[in-house]
Amino acid sequence: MTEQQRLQQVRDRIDAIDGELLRLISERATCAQDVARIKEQAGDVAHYYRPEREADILRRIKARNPGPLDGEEVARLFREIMSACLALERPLSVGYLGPEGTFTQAAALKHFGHSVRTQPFGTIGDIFREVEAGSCNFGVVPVENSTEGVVNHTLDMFMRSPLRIAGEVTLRIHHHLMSRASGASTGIPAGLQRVYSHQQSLAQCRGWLDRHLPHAERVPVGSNAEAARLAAGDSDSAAVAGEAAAALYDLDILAHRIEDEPGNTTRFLVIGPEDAPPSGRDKTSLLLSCRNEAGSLYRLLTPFADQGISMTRIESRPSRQGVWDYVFFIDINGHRADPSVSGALQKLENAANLCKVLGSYPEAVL
Ligand SMILES: O=C(O)C(=O)C[C@]1(C(=O)O)C=C[C@@H](O)C=C1
Repeated sequence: MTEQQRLQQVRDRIDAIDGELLRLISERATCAQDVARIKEQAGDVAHYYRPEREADILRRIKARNPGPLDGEEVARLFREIMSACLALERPLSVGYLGPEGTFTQAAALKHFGHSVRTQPFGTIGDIFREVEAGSCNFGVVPVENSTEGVVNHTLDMFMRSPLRIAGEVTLRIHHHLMSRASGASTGIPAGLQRVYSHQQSLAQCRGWLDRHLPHAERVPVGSNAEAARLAAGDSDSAAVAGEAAAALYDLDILAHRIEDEPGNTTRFLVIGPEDAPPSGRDKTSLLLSCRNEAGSLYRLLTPFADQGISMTRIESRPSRQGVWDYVFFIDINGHRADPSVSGALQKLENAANLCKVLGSYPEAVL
């Protein structure tokens, strides 16, 4: 057999497999329509989106993956299939910190897949308000970065918002230096006067900028996408932003992955009217406050230690209600419906001034 004939043989096989995949995906989509009808008949129209079920499916796919494709890769494919199936049941709208091309949009699409409708908003406060008003089903907001720490505005919003946390997304953040497309070969032009970016991104690339662009002015703006938009209008300027922003504003990437920390990761939260039922591997976020007296934080944390619950994060913020009053944002492993977690929460009621469960939700799968 010639090389050409062998190639044709494998391609015929691929065509047959694609036909089979198409039939199976269509059959799956028909099942999703059946699920939607059952939910409608049960009057359960608020629950087309089931985060715990999605997490369970994606975990199973990763665990069963025979290769050669990587587990993350296969899960991403199934993420998109489920996203399309859900859109058949009911298209979801998801608010994010805009404009288009931000890392928050990338996080929203990573979590929900590309069949949701993403809606940009100007501030974190606007996202909370729009989801509270019901004009978006869910919102995605940044909460912490591995290099720069916590996003205080998001934590502060939880103090007064009735919204719950329904999920988390982690995103590896790669920053690139970009400027107006010149068509010329890459390299950093000597005459660059300004670098626009979000405050946090400038901080995450501080070392690189000190070394390579010590004389360029660093101009903090509202978002990385806004930085890219500004750089697109001015050939003396560059932006530090992600790949999506470069594509959106037709910018050339002059230097790739300029973040100082190679493991730079941002964690985002999915906010909505409800949290999620148990998925088997969950986290719970709490807002706690205690009296300002000796041993009160110790007493606050004792119920978790007693129940053998591990804490994955603790942040303190001024409560804004008294000069020395602080609130604590705490993440623990487990779901509020787990006996150990609900036992700890009951004990906390006595120890804490305030104990608000912000939500239980599946640990990020992708
Ligand atoms: O199982 C459900 O409740 C469905 O709606 C089906 C399905 C899926 O495609 O598997 C779709 C959307 C939900 O978020 C979870 C799962």
